[in-house]
Amino acid sequence: MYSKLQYISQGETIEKQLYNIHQALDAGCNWVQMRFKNQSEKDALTLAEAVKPLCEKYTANFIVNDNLHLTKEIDADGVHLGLTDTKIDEARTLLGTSKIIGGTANTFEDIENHVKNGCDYIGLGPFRFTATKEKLSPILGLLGYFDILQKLKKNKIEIPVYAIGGITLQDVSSLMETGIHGIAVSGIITESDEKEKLIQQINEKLYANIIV
Ligand SMILES: Cc1ncc(COP(=O)(O)OP(=O)(O)O)c(N)n1
Ligand SMILES: Cc1ncsc1CCOP(=O)(O)O
Ligand SMILES: [Mg+2]
Repeated sequence: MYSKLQYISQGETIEKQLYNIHQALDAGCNWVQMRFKNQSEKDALTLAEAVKPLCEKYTANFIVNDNLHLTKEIDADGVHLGLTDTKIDEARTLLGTSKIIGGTANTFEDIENHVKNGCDYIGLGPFRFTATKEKLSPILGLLGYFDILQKLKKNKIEIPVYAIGGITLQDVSSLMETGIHGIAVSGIITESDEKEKLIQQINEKLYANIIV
């Protein structure tokens, strides 16, 4: 089963990205999505080639945002694709069944389609406004998550759903009560001065109802 916390990387340069990813791994993250927008293919490849062994060292999952061909080229653990990115079924054909494919959703219907097309997990959002991403889909809020997760249950659709968008530590418990599997975050981890403590607190809330 996938970890309940995914760190989505930030940074305008290769160096800043690597620094942020390294810090997140050091602080206890074991799932990284490399999100390096509007960069040359060369720079994206350079970063990915550095992030891959780093994630291996920390036994963390490493997935790539948007770029299916880079995912294949560097043999990453998977890819995250948005509603206007490469289609999930196309990605599955190229990557095969062993790789993780995540898909963005804003509605129940988006999730239904992703499941039909062979998606492994869903990034459902945005939860609230965030400056991390431009051109946000409609904000879901807590009620939006309740509604969509109820519909999934009623229709017996089972897939790990991650909430995303402007999530803070204080949101985690109430979001988990909606039935989501976990959360995907950027800003709170990148900007924290006490990353290890924060990640521990987030994980306590994410895993509060798990009996080991
Ligand atoms: C886990 C997760 N969920 C949603 C997204 C957003 O993907 P997308 O809509 O393609 O937007 P960009 O991140 O590509 O700007 C995500 N990246 N991760
Ligand atoms: C990539 C993405 N997709 C929807 S919101 C978002 C950004 C999440 O970042 P943050 O946790 O800083 O709001
Ligand atoms: Mg995308």
